[in-house]
Amino acid sequence: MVKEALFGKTLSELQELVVELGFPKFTAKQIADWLYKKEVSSIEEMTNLSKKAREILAEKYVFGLVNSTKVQESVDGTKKYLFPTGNGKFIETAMIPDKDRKTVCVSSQVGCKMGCLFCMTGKQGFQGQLTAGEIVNQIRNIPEWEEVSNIVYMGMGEPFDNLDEVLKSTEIMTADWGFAMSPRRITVSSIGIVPGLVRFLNESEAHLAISMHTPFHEERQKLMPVEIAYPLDDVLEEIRNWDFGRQRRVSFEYIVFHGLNDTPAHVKEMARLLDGIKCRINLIRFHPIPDTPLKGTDEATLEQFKAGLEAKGITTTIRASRGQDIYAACGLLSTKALVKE
Ligand SMILES: C[S@@+](CC[C@H](N)C(=O)[O-])C[C@H]1O[C@@H](n2cnc3c(N)ncnc32)[C@H](O)[C@@H]1O
Ligand code: SF4
Repeated sequence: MVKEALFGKTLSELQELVVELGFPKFTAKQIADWLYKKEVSSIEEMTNLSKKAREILAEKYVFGLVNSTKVQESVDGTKKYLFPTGNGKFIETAMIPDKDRKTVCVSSQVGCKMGCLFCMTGKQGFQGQLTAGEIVNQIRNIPEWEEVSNIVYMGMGEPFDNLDEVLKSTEIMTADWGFAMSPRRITVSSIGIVPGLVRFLNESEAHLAISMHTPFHEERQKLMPVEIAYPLDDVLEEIRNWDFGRQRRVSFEYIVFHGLNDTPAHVKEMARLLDGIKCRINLIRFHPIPDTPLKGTDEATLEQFKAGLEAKGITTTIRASRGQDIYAACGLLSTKALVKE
């Protein structure tokens, strides 16, 4: 019998579990403490539980941390970790150090169904969902874990296509009984699956990043098939109607492709679409992938594009490309390449 992991369970799931096992209710909180607040990795080490209770627990469950099987380090200090998953596949996680910050870029799925033309994970296709435990493990089980300052869901997969587990993972990171991190240190990036977006806005307090890449419907359909089912207009309507308050941020990711989406017409249309939405735009340099005619824009056009958006009053940044030499940059994560290697 394959034993179930405790790591990745929320407090309410642990409360159900202890009732089933006939333990006192307060045991759930004790187990949560061992899972999320202490540096232990086995049920045996949960020493404020009776020996008998630990034995009963260990009959059906394991602690559930999973070690990475490979690490690569970039010349710029970015690291890429490879973790095996429960369904016999692998996922990748990037750790990006920057001055006093350490940002972890987590995967939310193995591969991805969404088929965006420019993305390596998209090319790999969908290979399975991750559990909340497998998502949180990517933070808790790297050597830098205690110094992690920010978490971005920008690794493999589309978070809103695995929303139950993603929401559980953010609950574990932010709850008092969990890592007790501020939700303002977490950003979930999505291409904008509208029903998932609505649920995410209601059920999480984390920042939102939407991958836009072009403001034009026909052009976006060609780059991102999701535009057919969930057009950007509908995504923006939901965002416009949501009160983000002062603390919660929405940003838009925009890969700038040469001769495709880097013109003044794009700037103008973006300004029109984003009118009334308090947001920022992150311009991303395209990280080339095999077998694609797409090319990144040149640096001068990138700067002009940024200046054009700023002239329209939109706060715009150009994201630094990190970890490209080890394929740890945005959109380059793919275990297929790694296994081949
Ligand atoms: C890999 S996705 C994961 C999160 C989510 N599925 C999304 O698309 O927003 C994270 C970010 O990487 C970007 N990205 C994908 N492929 C890229 C590439 N080849 N070069 C640069 N950025 C890329 C995506 O557009 C997105 O903004
Ligand atoms: S960009 Fe995001 S949604 Fe599109 S294929 Fe890649 S991971 Fe999936």
